[in-house]
Amino acid sequence: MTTKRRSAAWYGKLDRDGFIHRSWMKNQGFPDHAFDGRPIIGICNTWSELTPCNSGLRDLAEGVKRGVWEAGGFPVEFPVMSLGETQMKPTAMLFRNLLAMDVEESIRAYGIDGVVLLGGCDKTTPGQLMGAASVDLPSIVVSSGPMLNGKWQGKDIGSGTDVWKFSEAVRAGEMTLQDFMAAESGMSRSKGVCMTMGTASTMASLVEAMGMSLPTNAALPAVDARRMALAHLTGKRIVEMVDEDIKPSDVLTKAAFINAIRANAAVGGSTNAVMHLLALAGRVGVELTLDDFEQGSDVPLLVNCMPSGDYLMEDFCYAGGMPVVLQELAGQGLLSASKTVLGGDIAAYAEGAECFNADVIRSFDNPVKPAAGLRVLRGNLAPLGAIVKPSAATDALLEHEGEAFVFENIEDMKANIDRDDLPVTPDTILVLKGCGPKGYPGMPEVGNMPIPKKLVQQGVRDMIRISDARMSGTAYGTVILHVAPEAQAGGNLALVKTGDRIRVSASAGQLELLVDAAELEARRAAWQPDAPHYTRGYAKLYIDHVLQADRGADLDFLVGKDTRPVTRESH
Ligand SMILES: CC[C@@](C)(O)[C@@H](O)C(=O)O
Repeated sequence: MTTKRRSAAWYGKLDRDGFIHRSWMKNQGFPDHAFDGRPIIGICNTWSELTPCNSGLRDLAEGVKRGVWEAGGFPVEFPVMSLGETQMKPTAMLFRNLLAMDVEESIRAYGIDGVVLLGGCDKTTPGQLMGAASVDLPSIVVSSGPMLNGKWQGKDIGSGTDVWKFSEAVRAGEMTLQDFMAAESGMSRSKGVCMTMGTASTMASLVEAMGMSLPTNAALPAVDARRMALAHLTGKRIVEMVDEDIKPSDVLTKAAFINAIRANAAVGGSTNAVMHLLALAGRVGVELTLDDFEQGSDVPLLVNCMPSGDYLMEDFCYAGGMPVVLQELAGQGLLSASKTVLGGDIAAYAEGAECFNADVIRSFDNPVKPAAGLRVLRGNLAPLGAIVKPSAATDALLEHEGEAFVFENIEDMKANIDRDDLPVTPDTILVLKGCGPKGYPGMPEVGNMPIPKKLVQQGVRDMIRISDARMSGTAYGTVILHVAPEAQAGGNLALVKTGDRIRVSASAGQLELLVDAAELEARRAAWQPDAPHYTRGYAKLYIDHVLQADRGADLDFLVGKDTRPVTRESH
């Protein structure tokens, strides 16, 4: 038996401790040679029936196991907390850091040499990566993959994006409730994640752009047999990665993050990527700030997928997927050298890529939209920053000054948004407070609040909305998000009153509350935070320790990593 591997400190020992570790594992029928010093590969699975996006991961785990055995490793699958974005209240984001803790401590405590991360639904991908990065064992991702395109009444419909459209149509009286309900089953026709470029497919795309998965991982549909083959190949590869000692810290370099930021612009990716990339960078020790996201601002929108475009992930896959996008970026000198899980440079992911549908994946000469990357806004309303996604916004509203109409919290908004006498016009700026990391808590996807009913009925489909919340990656509109500091932390957002004027300029990166400093001071003196919504348990820990949006809302004590071996035995 070799004593070189990490797992040898569990399974390579000839004493009582080694007996205990091996013997109890043998109750599953593993033969002696499984413990002969071969790499032990953890398969960290977020499968759950309460996470519909990840319901195919049991099958994919079997694919990974085939590959691990074939390459001479020993695969062991283990569960971690699963986060079903569409099912959890108050928001899955409250639990991303808890999943990251679960992943980190599981990897550290068990005798494994490398890990395959099986995730898909929005928060599972970053939660797993954050946890794995804080232990820094060789790690690689296999994603769930998107659902097949939604189909209803002869048309393609997209996860999330068409939910927002249909629900506004119902409120406007343009769609019956019966049709609305009938669209449900047409939208979600197979296992997999949202088949729009929502957060799940965004994160899978960025994982590929950072070189943390094999090429083509992002777009292959969940039920495409080639995803099973990719899982098999990933199982083979992780065994080699252990021998080559390729760790997350080797792959997740500053250059990889910048590549991800540019790729996010090119795919029209989710605003949530900002939160997750910032938090992940904090784990690996890469200095990444909101300002770095400006490096994507001038990148055009190349992928014509909802919510910023017309097509869906199946179309993106058949058009060539992420390798084509990376090739386009490389052609413009926008793909910086960075090592991947394959050991070579990220440029290798783009080599030989062919575009099979030039309307779905555009070239730099013919983009869907120019300069589509996220814009960072700052000013007295967001000294630590806020963001807006121009590719999903209305151009005219990106430069706007208007009067605020304020909702003090989510209950206030839900109770009043449909009032016939709501004093708002299409020029009003809707402001929602109390939806940040500490305030809600967990920073839910409510920033794309509905357009007031009386305006929807007049045909209005977009207005400026400002909050400390996030929004779904499938959502669209001129929605200013992630205002930091949040209202509950005493940011100036807490001091905005209905009737105040606000200036927004995406081109100048500006978000100003046009109220003079003395008046703001007087309001601050009279301001009190709300009583916290939770006073015990994990939610209290979260509220007490969560960082603001500009730091990715990680918990303060989880930033960084601890790669020391665990030396003490359990018995
Ligand atoms: C409803 C849409 C979701 C669940 O995908 C969303 O979380 C997203 O950001 O994409």
